[in-house]
Amino acid sequence: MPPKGSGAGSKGAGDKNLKSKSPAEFFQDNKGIAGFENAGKSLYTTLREFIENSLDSAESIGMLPEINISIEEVTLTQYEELIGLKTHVRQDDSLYADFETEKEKTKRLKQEERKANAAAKKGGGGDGTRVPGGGKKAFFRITVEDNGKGMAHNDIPNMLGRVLSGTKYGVRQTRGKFGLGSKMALIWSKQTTGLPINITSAQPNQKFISNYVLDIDIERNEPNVHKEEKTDNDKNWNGAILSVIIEGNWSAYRNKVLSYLRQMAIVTPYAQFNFKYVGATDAKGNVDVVFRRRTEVMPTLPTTTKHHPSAAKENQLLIKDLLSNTREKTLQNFLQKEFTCIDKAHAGRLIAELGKGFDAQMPPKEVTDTQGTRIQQLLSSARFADPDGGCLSPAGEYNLRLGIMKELSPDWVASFVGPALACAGHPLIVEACVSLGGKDVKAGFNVFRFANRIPLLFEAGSDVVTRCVQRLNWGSYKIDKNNDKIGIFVSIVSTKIPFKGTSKEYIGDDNVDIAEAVDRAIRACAIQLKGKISRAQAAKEKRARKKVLQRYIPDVSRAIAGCLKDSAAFAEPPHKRAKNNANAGTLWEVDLAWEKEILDKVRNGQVTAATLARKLEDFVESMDSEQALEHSMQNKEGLTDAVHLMNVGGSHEFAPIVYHPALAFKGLKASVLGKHPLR
Ligand SMILES: Nc1ncnc2c1ncn2[C@@H]1O[C@H](COP(=O)(O)OP(=O)(O)OP(=O)(O)O)[C@@H](O)[C@H]1O
Repeated sequence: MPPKGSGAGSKGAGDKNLKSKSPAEFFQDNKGIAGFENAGKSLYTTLREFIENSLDSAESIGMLPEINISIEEVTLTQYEELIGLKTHVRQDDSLYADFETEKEKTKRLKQEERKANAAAKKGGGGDGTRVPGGGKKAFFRITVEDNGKGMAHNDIPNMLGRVLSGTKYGVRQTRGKFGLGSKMALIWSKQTTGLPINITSAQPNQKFISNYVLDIDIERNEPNVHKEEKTDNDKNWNGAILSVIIEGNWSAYRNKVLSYLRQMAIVTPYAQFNFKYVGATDAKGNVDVVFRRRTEVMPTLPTTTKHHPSAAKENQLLIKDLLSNTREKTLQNFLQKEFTCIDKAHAGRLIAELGKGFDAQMPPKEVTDTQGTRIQQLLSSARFADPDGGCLSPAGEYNLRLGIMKELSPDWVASFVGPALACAGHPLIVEACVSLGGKDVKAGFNVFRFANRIPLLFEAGSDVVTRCVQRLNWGSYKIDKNNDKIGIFVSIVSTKIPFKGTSKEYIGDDNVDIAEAVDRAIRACAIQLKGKISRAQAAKEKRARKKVLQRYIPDVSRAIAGCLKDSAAFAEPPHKRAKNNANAGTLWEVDLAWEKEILDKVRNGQVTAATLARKLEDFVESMDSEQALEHSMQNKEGLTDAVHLMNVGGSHEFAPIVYHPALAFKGLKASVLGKHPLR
C-alpha cells in the first residue's frame, strides 16, 4: 500500500490529492454501514457483536452457551479518572452547557420517553443522537463473558485489533462473517472515550489465561497492545471476556436491547443469557434479567461445505482461486471434489462440454487463465441440482413455533420449512411461521425476522420478509390484514446471508431467489391457516344454526303438544274425520298405526310438551350439517319438513297422519318412524 498522503507510485508530478486509506480508517469514516451511526445505536451494535461472537464460539465446540452480559453506566467523574484527568469540581454549574433546571429535566425525560415509545411502536429505535442530559455524554462499560472456545494467545491482537480479520470467512453458517464487528466496537470506543479493550481468554484445557489490553492503530490497521500477560488457569476455565467502555445512550435503546435479547433467547433456546444493566446513580432503572435455557438439546452444528457450482456466476475470480489452491491432481477430480452437486460422471460430461484443449486428466495447475474463464462460463450457465442443505443449522420448526407462542400466544399457528436452494452459490433455507390472534397483539402484521439465527430489528421496511408480507394477497387466504392479529416469523439460514451492509440489519428484496423462497414459505403457512379458518367458520355456522333451532323448540313443542292434545280429545281417530283422502296410498295403514300409538301416548301423559322439547333438543344436538344432509338424502326429503295448514274438512294432496282442526302433519315413511323426533 502506498504511504498515506503520498502520490502513490507516482513518477514526477502526480495528483497531490491521491491518498490511500487503511480498512480501519475506511470504517472509522463510514461507521454507519457497520451499525455505528450514533451513540445509542453503537451501544446496541457493540452488545450484539459481542453476544453473537460468544454464541458462535460456544457452539463451535458443542458447548451449551452461557452468556453473561452487563452494561454499567460510567459517570463522568469515573470516566475522567479512567483517562487520568484530574476531576474538576464545578464551582458554578449553571455556567455549563449541560446545566439543567429541575423543570427542564422533567420536561426532557418526558420527551425522551414519548420519543422512545413512538420509535418502539414504529419498529425503530429512535435515533439515539440526543444524549441524555441535554448534550451531556453518557458512558457505559459493556462486558460480555462466554464459555466458548476462547482464542489462541498469539492470535488475540490480530483477531480483535485488525479490521477485516477473523476465522469465519469459510463456506459455513456462522453469525459473524466480515471480521469486523468487535473491531468496530473498538474503533468506536477509541473515538468516543479513547479507552482500549480488555480481553480475557482461555481455550479448553489451556493451563493459562490470556489477558490483553489493546487498541487499534487506525492509520496502519494494526493492533496496539498496551498489556499482555498470562495468568494461571487454576479453575480450568475456558471462554472469553471482552470489556469495553464506549459512549452510548441507554434510554433510547433500552427497548431494542431487551427485544434483541428476548428474540435471541427464542431462537437460541439452548443458550442461557444473564443480563444486567446498572445505572451510575439511580438504581430505579436497573435491569437484572435471566433468559433461561429451555432445552439442553443443541441443533446439529453447521458444517463447512464446498461451493455450489453456481457460485461461479457471482464470482468471476472463484475458479481461478480454487484452481491455484486445490490439492487435486486432475481436472475431473477438481470439479468433483471442490464443488457440491457434481459427481465423477457429471464432471466428465462437463469436461467434454468444455471442448478442445480440455482433458479430464489435465492438472488444475496447468489450466490457463482463458481456460479458467471458459470453466467459469460453463459452470455459470449449466444446470445443477440444489444443495441438500445438510451443512446448515436452521432454527427448526419447533423453535419457531415455540417462539411465536411465547411472543404472541396466538390462537392458531402454521409453520413451513422450505427445501434448501442455492443462492449465489450458497445453500440457503427459509423457515416460516404465521400465527393468528393472541392477547396483547396489535392488529395487522407483527413481523419477526432472523438471519443465521440473529434477530434483525432494524430496516424492517426494506427487508425482503416485510416486502413479501406486504405483497401477499391475504384476503385470498381469508385473512384480514388490517383487523386480524397476524404474527409472522421468518428465519433464513445460509453459509452466506446477502445482507445489505456490514451491519447485518436486513436482506434486500432484490434477490429474486430469496424473495421467491420467502414468499413460498409464507404462502404455505397461509394455506394451512385458510384450511383452519374454513373449518372454524363451518363450526361457527353450525353453532349458530343450532342456536336458531334451539330458540324455536319451546314454541314448536308447545304448539305440537297442543295439536296432539286436541286430536287426542276426539274419541274418533283423526283420519276418520278427514274427508276426501284421495292420496292416502299404501302408507295409510302404517300411518294409522303411528297415529293410534302417538295419540294413546298423549292420552296417558307419555307425550307432553316437555317430552317433545326434550326430544327436539336431543335431535338438534346430535344433528350437524353433514348428518342433516345425509339424513335428508337417505330419506329423499328436503332439509325441512313442510307443515301444511288445511281447512277442517277440506281436501289436501298429502297423506296426513295427524289432523288438527287447523292443520295436518305430512305423512312419514315407516323407515323414518323410529328416528323421527316426535316418536
Ligand atoms: N468471544 C469470542 N470467543 C472466541 N473468539 C472470538 C470471540 N470474539 C471474537 N472472536 C474471534 O475474533 C474474530 C473477529 O471477530 P469480529 O467480531 O471482529 O468479526 P467476526 O465475528 O469474524 O465477523 P463479523 O464482523 O461479521 O461479526 C472472530 O472471527 C473470532 O475468531
